[in-house]
Amino acid sequence: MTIFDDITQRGMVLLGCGKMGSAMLAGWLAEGLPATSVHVIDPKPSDWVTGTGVHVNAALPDAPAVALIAVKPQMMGDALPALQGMGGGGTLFISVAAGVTIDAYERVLGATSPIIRAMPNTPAAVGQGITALVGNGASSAAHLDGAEALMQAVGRVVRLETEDQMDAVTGVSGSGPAYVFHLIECLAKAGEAQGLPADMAMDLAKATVAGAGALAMQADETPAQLRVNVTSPNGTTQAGLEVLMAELPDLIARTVAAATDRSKELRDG
Ligand SMILES: NC(=O)C1=CN([C@@H]2O[C@H](COP(=O)(O)OP(=O)(O)OC[C@H]3O[C@@H](n4cnc5c(N)ncnc54)[C@H](OP(=O)(O)O)[C@@H]3O)[C@@H](O)[C@H]2O)C=CC1
Ligand SMILES: O=C(O)[C@@H]1CCC=N1
Repeated sequence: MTIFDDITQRGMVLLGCGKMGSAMLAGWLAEGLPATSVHVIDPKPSDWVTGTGVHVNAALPDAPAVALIAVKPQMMGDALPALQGMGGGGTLFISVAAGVTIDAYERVLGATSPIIRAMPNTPAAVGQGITALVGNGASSAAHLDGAEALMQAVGRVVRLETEDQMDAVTGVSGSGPAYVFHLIECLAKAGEAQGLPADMAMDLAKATVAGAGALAMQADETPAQLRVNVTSPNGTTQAGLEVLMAELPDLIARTVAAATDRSKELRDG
């Protein structure tokens, strides 16, 4: 039985359905997960969530196949007790919260419950996410396979060797879409400054980032070689890169370090 069959039969509880919960839900519904198998708990569900046909703040199944935790780390203490007592029926707990450790979940849900930490990202909404996974001692290979299948429905999945790696993953791919969106904003603004109409500059910026991303994923060449392929000797790209490469490596290193450090600070509240 696949995890989707199991969810269709026994249900999934989604604790917190804001930006990340909705991104994943959108991806799963697009993949054919029946809305009626999903039970959302959220104090202020969006119109989009209520419009999907999922159960919202209604009675929960006793033993759902999956309970997925997508509240902010700061709300975890208030939110998590809603799932206490679900562990007996073989429910797989998956949390996407930054910083909150497996140990903290075990204290509330029990160390014999299978608990998997996942760090997805919002491109999951269009099936282009990437998620890192790591499980607790009670998570079997089948639990990890189930979590992987669930997250693969909304993108790619990598498995971590140790939970410690989760902070760096959060700094790179969890937060990473925001860095890329800011790059798009900056590229568009720069195009405007060079005389392009705002709409056209934004179209060019978005298509360039999307196209470069797709090429980086599909090409046999490394991103470094793809960069060289754009750069004619003494041409326009070289002139631009001379400015960018003087600043960007250090800036990105500091950006990822700050996000990783913040993930470490969020540990256990
Ligand atoms: N956004 C992202 O790109 C990513 C986020 N994450 C993680 O996902 C989690 C959620 O983040 P994000 O979706 O951005 O945050 P949001 O604030 O958008 O979503 C959290 C949702 O949980 C709701 N909530 C608050 N208290 C409770 C409660 N007691 N019970 C149930 N629901 C509650 C919030 O309602 P209200 O707004 O009314 O408080 C909100 O709708 C975080 O832990 C974050 O670290 C992980 C990867 C990427
Ligand atoms: O900003 C945050 O804390 C969350 C975790 C990764 C992306 N968003």
